[in-house]
Amino acid sequence: MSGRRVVVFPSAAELGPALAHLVVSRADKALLDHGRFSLGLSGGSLVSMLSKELPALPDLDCSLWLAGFCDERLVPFDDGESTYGLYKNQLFSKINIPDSGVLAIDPSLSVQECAEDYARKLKEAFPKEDIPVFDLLLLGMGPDGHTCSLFPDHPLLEETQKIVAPISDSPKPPPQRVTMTFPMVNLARCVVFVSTGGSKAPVLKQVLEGGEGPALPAARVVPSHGELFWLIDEPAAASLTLQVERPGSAAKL
Ligand SMILES: O=C(O)[C@H](O)[C@@H](O)[C@H](O)[C@H](O)COP(=O)(O)O
Repeated sequence: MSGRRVVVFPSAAELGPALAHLVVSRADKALLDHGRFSLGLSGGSLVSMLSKELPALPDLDCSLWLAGFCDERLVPFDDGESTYGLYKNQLFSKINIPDSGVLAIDPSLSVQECAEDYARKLKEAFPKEDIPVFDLLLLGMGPDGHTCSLFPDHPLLEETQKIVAPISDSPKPPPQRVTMTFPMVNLARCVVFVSTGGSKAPVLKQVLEGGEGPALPAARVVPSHGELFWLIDEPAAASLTLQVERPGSAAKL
């Protein structure tokens, strides 16, 4: 890992543009290095933040982007719970990412088959790699410390073989989901968590500064060779005592 950076913004409104710049800077780098930018998306507040900030950037060109999903809920695309459905309506419709540049699950399959099918699609999209190496993964964290659909104390935390796993007992509904596993997440070239709001303050303290008991899922995201950012706002940072960066509103990371 090249060192974890915890970056605190006055509010989510100021964090959003910095996130967009970070996405574009890693996209530019990836396009120069290997002619494509692979981006893993998550649900939660990231959907509206990215959908507001990315289309507002001048000259954004997503024609060589490959967007996948760090996890996805096994519901039809037109269900309000579908992460793909939300991004399709709110983001993909406003940027020039081609349909072939979006890797989605097949929600008509059983959860087991869906995970296998999504893993196969990912491997086909990254033919040179045993385990797909994403240029950038964007992650959220629940108040219980989960990230992707990797929940505290769940056996999936110990998965070492599969790159994508099914889960049918998610403590957060809907219960059936597919999720990237740690072996894939931790190979990414850059991982960015976005976490805002005072309700995240206690769990952020535990994840970033440690605490009693086993490490929470979000704390187990430690890219083996890549960058790790935590972009948070002041309310979420309220309980932290570790050293953080406070770059101001026009931050370029
Ligand atoms: O799959 C889900 O049920 C949600 O997407 C969830 O995992 C969310 O990403 C986190 O709870 C962070 O949520 P916020 O972005 O709203 O903090």
